[in-house]
Amino acid sequence: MSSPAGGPVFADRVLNDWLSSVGLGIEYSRAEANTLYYVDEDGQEVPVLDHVCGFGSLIFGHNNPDIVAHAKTVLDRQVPVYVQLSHQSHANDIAAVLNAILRREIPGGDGDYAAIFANSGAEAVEICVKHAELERRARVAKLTDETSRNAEEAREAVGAGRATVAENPYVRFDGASGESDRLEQLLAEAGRRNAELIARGPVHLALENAFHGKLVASIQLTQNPHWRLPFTSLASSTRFLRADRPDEMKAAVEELRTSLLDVLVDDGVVTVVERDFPLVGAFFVEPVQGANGMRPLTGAAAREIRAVCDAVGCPLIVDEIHSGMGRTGAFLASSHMGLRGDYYTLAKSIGGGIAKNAVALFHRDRFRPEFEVMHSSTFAKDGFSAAIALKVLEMLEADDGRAYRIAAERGDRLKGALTAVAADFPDVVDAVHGIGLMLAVEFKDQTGASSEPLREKAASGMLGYLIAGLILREHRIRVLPVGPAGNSVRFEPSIYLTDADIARTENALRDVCTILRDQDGDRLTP
Ligand SMILES: Cc1ncc(COP(=O)(O)O)c(C/N=C/c2cc(O)cc(-c3ccccn3)n2)c1O
Repeated sequence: MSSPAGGPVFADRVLNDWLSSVGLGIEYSRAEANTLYYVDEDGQEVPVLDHVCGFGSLIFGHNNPDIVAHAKTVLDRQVPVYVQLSHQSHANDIAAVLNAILRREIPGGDGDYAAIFANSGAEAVEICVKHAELERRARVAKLTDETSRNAEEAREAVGAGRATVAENPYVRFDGASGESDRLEQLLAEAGRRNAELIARGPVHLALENAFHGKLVASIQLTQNPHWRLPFTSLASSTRFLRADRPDEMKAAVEELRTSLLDVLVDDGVVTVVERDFPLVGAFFVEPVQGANGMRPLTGAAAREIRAVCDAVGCPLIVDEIHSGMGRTGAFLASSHMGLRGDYYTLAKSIGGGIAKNAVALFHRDRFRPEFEVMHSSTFAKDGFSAAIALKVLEMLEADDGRAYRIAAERGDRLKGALTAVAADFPDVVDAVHGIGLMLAVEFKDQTGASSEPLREKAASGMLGYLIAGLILREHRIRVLPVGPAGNSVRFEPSIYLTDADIARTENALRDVCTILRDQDGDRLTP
């Protein structure tokens, strides 16, 4: 692959060659609403219906005219964009709107959330990882203060002859020269074990096939082994739990249970008490699992996850980066399944399709105010993206939430069309998943296909990409795969999706299903 000028290639050489190999190697020249455009070899502008929309970042479409006009006004007004470490009231303006929405949408929502801004979704997740660790360390400090006080009381009691040291499973008192010596041996061993436990760092919980970003801490929460495994030594580990087996969650978390040793005097006898140690730092959850094929959480899973967090005492972090901002027909997808979070993350559409923005929200009962001056970023909370975010929130909330109703209605209409195709091709399509405009079609596994090209493509995990390539090439519609096996195709357009767009989409899907039913693997080859 070389650059158009034929010169050397310094960026995306591998990526661009691979995209071309699966039929997705197109450079788009213009974008508006749900349409991308490229210029073909005859110099003609070719429209493409976009169902990817920035992986769900464009609830109001590409270059929305109202948002672009607002951006121009903001820039013409010479808004201060980068004024870090000054009063930036737009941050609280956004947080105030978000809190009003959260009070409306969170079941039993009893409070306000503090906002910390970021430049990307993954960065918002990293902020939550850091803040959760502040919370956890405070719990550890409270525990170690208590154990230190108890140790001193034991020393005093034994020293004054008011207590003796009982036999215990942690230390063999061979050769001890008296009660004080026995106590010091016990305190030394308990201190060693406790120090080892405290130094381990937290374990985080997430759901299988989770996607929470690709930065150093957030990649540990993204289960995809290809993306995560090379980097597991860089940050805390994650215990991935099955969303479809909420009944197994308690037992799985119980396996992580561990104790701090507390040496204390009980009725004149020094004994060792095991105190629950807060090893679990947080539970990260997507209300609709994007990378798992747009699978919504069930109500049972939502209730169990909340119960696990309450039992363990860790924050429940609801990651609405993909599912939030109205995409599922409500501002928060978690409102559909009654999931209440301690933290929330938002990104993607809050940037209005032209800015980069993200926000992490922390319930006031958990928020550590010192975090405001501990975490910072040059570009976060900037004046331009904040102005865009306020415009996007205004558009979402306008006319009593008309945009949410449109997202729900368009999503139902699109899901109806996809489901109709699935019903006509039960041997090819497994299911249609998702809520609102966060949908996916899951194709049956083709690794046992009679067609060798199909079998090979499916075995390589490329089936979804090759289906996307065919739909683009022959139907001028842009989709991309999703799901752990890559055999699902995502549909996450803007609310401006028309009935004609839906009809085109249904027709393209029927064409793909016919190819798969006829095992015509060669047609998928670009
Ligand atoms: C729930 C959730 N939490 C954090 C993030 C990270 O946000 P940023 O991308 O803004 O850092 C995302 C953003 N999602 C990106 C995404 C989601 C997905 O399902 C697939 C791919 C992807 C990207 C490249 C190649 C293949 N797949 N990317 C998300 O969906």
